[in-house]
Amino acid sequence: MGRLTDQHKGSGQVTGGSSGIGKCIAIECYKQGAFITLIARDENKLLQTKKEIENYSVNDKQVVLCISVDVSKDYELVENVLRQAQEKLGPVDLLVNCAGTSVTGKFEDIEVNSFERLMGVNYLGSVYPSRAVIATMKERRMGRIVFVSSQAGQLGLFGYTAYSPTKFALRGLAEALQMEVKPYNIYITVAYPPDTDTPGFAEESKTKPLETKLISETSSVCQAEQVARVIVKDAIQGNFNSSVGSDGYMLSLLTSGMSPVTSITEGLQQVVCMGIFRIIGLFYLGSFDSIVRRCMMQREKSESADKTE
Ligand SMILES: NC(=O)C1=CN([C@@H]2O[C@H](COP(=O)(O)OP(=O)(O)OC[C@H]3O[C@@H](n4cnc5c(N)ncnc54)[C@H](OP(=O)(O)O)[C@@H]3O)[C@@H](O)[C@H]2O)C=CC1
Ligand SMILES: CCCCCCCCCCCCCCCC(=O)[C@@H](N)CO
Repeated sequence: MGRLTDQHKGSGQVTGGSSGIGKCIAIECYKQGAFITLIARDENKLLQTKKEIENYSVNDKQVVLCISVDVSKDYELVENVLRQAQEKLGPVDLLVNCAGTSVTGKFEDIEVNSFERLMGVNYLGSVYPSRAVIATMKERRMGRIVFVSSQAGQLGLFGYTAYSPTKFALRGLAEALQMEVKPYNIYITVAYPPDTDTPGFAEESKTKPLETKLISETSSVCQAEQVARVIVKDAIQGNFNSSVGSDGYMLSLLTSGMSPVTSITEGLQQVVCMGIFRIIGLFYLGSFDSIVRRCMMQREKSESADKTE
C-alpha cells in the first residue's frame, strides 16, 4: 500500500479481520506501515487481535481501530461505522472483504435457513462495505477492493451447495464492479484460496462429509500467512485474479472465462494453456466422481449390514 499515498502508508479496512485469513491480511498490511480498521462482531476477539497486530508496528504513529458490527444485517449501520472509521484514520485505500463462514453437508441435510444466512454473510456482507466506500474512492480516483472468494467459488463440489453459490456470486459482483470503476483508477481483486488452516476451517472440518474431505485432499491445506501475503501483493499490484499454489493457478486460468486480464502475459498464458488444463481438469472431475460413487456404495453396504443384524 506504500504506493497509494505520499503522506502516509495508507489505510486499510479488513472485514473478518479478527481471525484466520483476515487477521493475517491485517498483519501483512500493518507490517507495510498501513493504518488498520478491523471489522467483525465479537468485541473480545477484536481487542485481542488488535493487541497481537500492534506487536508488528513499523512506526509509532500507526493505529489499529476495531469496529464491532455485523456486516450482513443493516446497510445504514455498516455505512455509518465505516464513515466514522474513515474520519479517524483517513479515507480508505484498501478494503478487504474477508468476513465469511461456511456450512457443509448434503443438500437435503443443510438447514434451509443456512442457504439464506450464508448468502447474507458471504455475499451481502461484501456488498455492504464495498457500497459504503466506493463513492469516496471514486472521488479520490484511487482505491483497491478485495473480495475473498474460494476455490469452491470456481467449481462446485460435493457438500458445498450452500457455500459455493455465495462465493460464485462474489465473482459476478467483482467483474461488473471492475468494469464500472476502472476509469476511476480503482482496482478489484478476487481471491480464491484453497483450504487454509484457520479457526473457521477447523470448525468446518468437524461436520464435513467424508466425500468433501477426500475431494479436498486433492490440494493441500495452506497456511493463512501465506494466503494473506499473496492476497495483499495481488491487491497492491491491482491484479483482478489472486490464487495460491499450482492447483490454484490452473483452476484460475481454466475458469478465467470473460474476467478481465491484468497483463498481456496473463492473457497469453490463458490462450496457450486453456485446452491442456481442461484435459487435466477432466481427469480431476473423473476422480471426484469416483470418490462420490465409492462413498455411496460403502454407505449402502453398511446400511444393509445394519438392517440384517
Ligand atoms: N479457511 C479456509 O479454508 C478458506 C476460507 N475462505 C474464506 O476466507 C474468509 C475467512 O475465512 P477464515 O479465515 O477461515 O474464517 P474465520 O472463521 O477464522 O474468521 C472469520 C472472520 O469473519 C468474521 N465474521 C464472520 N461473520 C461475520 C459477520 N456477519 N459480520 C462481521 N464479521 C463476521 C469473524 O468474526 P466474528 O465471528 O466475531 O464476527 C472472523 O473475524 C471467509 O470468507 C472464507 O469463506 C476461502 C477459502 C478457504
Ligand atoms: C486443472 C484443474 C485443477 C483442479 C484442482 C481442483 C482442486 C479442488 C480442491 C477444492 C478444495 C475446496 C476448497 C474450499 C475451501 C473453502 O472455501 C472452505 N474450506 C472454507 O472454509
